[in-house]
Amino acid sequence: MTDSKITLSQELVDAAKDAYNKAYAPYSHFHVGAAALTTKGTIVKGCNVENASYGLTVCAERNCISNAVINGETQFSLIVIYTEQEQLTPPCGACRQVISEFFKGDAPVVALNHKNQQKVWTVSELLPDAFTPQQLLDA
Ligand SMILES: O=c1ccn([C@H]2C[C@H](O)[C@@H](CO)O2)c(=O)[nH]1
Repeated sequence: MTDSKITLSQELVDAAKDAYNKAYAPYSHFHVGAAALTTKGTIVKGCNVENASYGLTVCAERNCISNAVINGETQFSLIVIYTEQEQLTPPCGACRQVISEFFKGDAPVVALNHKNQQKVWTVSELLPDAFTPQQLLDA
């Protein structure tokens, strides 16, 4: 984690907040919105979607990425994870793995809250020595 903050465009912050407001979280009541910037400069978003069978819940970050992939976007330069919690929300382990698939190791992952507080990590800080498509090349 670095102490330096990232200047986020209003459009990106608004997308993350909009996603947050769409979260389907009737079980945990923990709403999460994610917005990612593609390397082409477009913005994609996703919210967490829970399920009565709890284990099928999908996090905001993975829904954001899947939403982009279906629209032909697979390269990203930054992701914002927005919550309205005092404690900033880092991505869970599963999301770190999925983020590693599509983001470069030095891409910033920004946790943001309603007080405009931020925590910033790089993808490789969150998941060092990630299993990547590179490993499959020797198969
Ligand atoms: O980084 C995270 C962590 C948790 N959640 C969701 C999953 C679940 O719906 C709720 C509580 O874990 O928050 C996310 O969307 N992203």
